[in-house]
Amino acid sequence: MSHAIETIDLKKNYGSHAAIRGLSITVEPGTVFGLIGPNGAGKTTTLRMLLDVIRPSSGVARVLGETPQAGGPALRRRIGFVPGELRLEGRIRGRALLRHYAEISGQVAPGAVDDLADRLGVDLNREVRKLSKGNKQKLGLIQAFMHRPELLVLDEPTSGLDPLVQREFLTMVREARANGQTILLSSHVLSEIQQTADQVAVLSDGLIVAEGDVAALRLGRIRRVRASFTGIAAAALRQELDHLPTLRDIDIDVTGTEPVRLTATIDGDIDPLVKLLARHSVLDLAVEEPDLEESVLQLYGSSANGRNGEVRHG
Ligand SMILES: Nc1ncnc2c1ncn2[C@@H]1O[C@H](COP(=O)(O)OP(=O)(O)OP(=O)(O)O)[C@@H](O)[C@H]1O
Repeated sequence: MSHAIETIDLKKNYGSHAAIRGLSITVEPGTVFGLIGPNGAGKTTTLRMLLDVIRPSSGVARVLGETPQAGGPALRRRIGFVPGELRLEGRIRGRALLRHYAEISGQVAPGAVDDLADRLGVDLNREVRKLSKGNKQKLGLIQAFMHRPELLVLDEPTSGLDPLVQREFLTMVREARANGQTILLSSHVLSEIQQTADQVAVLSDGLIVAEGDVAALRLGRIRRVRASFTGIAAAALRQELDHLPTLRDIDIDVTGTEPVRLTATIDGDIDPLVKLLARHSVLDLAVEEPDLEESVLQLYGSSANGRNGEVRHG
């Protein structure tokens, strides 16, 4: 088997709407591949085609060497899947639900389910319908990971999870890769992809607008900064900041009272700003990633545009 996943010019139309407009990707065995894109870009549609939940309108998909249509249940057992919209049987305890999944997915090592439940922090003795959204999502993760499948296909897997559990999940992804498993991870959270993925494809309006390793895509270079200062007048600060070529959308609160508040966008190297800030009395500082849609539009604006000149929203 050469590639874990390969798609060639894959297309999917919903009626007259072209949701995927020619997708060609390859995912190598033992790697983490991140599929990112704004709402409605086509991530879920892509993953569903790979699992044969829906059929492509045209093009080819091969998953673990087989087409999803021909692979059937035997191929499905080699894959752990977390769907974007998880629907679980409710009138059953978590443990029984997972036992039922194990009958379908095949052998689960003794203790594997309890180990995963401990790590993610979910009570398997509660009825599924009584669990919170995040705790249901944990059951979704357990059923995908528990049989150590060759391939994990995870659609927005951390949705509803609190930050500590998200961190544990990222550790699980890294362990799976170390274990030789392949992971296809869809997300609209850039940091999640940055922390785990070897390769990334940016999907926008049904097309890949950028592909490569995380660093090469430069998505992380756009950040929002918020800071407040004492001991400097707004006008003086403005003058200093105007000299920084990496800073734009500069907004300084000029009410004349302290503290002076700044918001701006950094596009590129953060170091010159940090050096400048260090010369003043900084009361507060936050550096955040903008939402993915903004990053994609700013960096790949022209090619990210849809046929109507807009990026579609889901
Ligand atoms: N069953 C359907 N019928 C018609 N259109 C659909 C259907 N499912 C998805 N679409 C459309 O296809 C496009 C891609 O949707 P998809 O759910 O794959 O995007 P996504 O990238 O997963 O978005 P999100 O991040 O919001 O989950 C959107 O324009 C969506 O409205």
